[in-house]
Amino acid sequence: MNGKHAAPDPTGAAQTIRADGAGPVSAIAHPTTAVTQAATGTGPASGAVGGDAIEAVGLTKRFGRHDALRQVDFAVPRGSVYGLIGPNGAGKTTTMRILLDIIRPTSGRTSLAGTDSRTGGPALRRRVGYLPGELILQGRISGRRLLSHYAAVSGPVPRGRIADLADRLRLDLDRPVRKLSKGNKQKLGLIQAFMHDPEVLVLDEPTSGLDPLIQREFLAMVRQARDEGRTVLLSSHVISEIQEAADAVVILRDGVVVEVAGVEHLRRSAVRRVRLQVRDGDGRALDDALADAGLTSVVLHPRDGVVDVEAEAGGPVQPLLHALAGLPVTDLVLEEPDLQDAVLRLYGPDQHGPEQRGSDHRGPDLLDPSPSSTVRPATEHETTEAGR
Ligand SMILES: Nc1ncnc2c1ncn2[C@@H]1O[C@H](COP(=O)(O)OP(=O)(O)OP(=O)(O)O)[C@@H](O)[C@H]1O
Repeated sequence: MNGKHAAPDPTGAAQTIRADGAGPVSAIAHPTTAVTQAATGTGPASGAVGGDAIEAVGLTKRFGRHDALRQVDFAVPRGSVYGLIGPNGAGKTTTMRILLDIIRPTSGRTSLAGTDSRTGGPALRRRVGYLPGELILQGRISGRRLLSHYAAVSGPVPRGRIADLADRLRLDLDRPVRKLSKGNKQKLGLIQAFMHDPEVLVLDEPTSGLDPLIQREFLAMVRQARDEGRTVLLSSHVISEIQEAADAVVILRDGVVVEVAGVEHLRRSAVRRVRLQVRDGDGRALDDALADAGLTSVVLHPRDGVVDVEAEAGGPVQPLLHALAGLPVTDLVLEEPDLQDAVLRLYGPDQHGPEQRGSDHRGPDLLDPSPSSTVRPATEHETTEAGR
């Protein structure tokens, strides 16, 4: 993601995983559950007890004169999966690198597994699995040797665990890492993040480069981690996988949190596309019903004694059905609301006054998206952006 922005590394932790034999292999720790439990007195299952496993409080990060993050606040409850999403340059990688104490914030603080990122040191990193956004894997050694080197440095990994993960992800561990394709390097990165069964997983664009079958397997691994009480924060540009894997999302834009919301909640807040066919007759009754239904972006296509209507509807379906009840409807299609629609509205041009930035992380009130009535019956073939 942002490996190009080589930031100073006050902790000695490397963002990239190197296997070229020169310099540190990686400062990313690879502990076992046993080590985790020894260090904390609790295992991941203790996540069920509650509390927040990941926390960012008043996080601001300035690179020169550029504010990459401004007063970012969010918390991820133990045992849940959160997506960290937003347009390019929104600050996702920066947030994750601060969480891992790879870079330090200008102000604010973060914690992982209840421990301050800045003071947790190696003991904390052993409890965390981290996949950097940009992996650099070079060198002649095989994936197997690289992973066992990590395991030797960071502590034992459960016997058979690496082989199991490699099987799941269909990775040939005997190939030299420099010969691996981008997707296969990504698999190696995922194995190192998961192999020690960490309490907290911070994954920067984990499915980047993976084929669809392996993406599915990865999503299953995430669900399994959650079922075991672990906590996952993952960034992605693929909204469908966020919809599938995450309980909630933190949406960043231009370094500001514009929304923190449950995925299902956000999805239901999105507009649905509506298509209906009505027998041609009383035009005024149709206009009135469409207005009552609160439809937006209405386009009418009269033809052969019927009118095809395309529109968008927000909010609950009951008022819509009620409004349409008196019409001679011959066909009705109500599409599922799509998370992507809800999210893209938040990615788009500014919907906040500047005064709200940095302080209001609720963003626009999508949770009650009662559409302003912009019903405008259009002439045949006319398209309208009203209500978008
Ligand atoms: N080390 C750095 N030095 C200077 N600017 C940086 C550095 N790292 C990040 N930035 C800037 O901070 C902003 C946020 O970058 P970041 O990589 O966190 O975004 P992102 O949301 O991960 O983007 P993408 O989706 O494109 O990967 C960008 O404007 C980026 O150019």
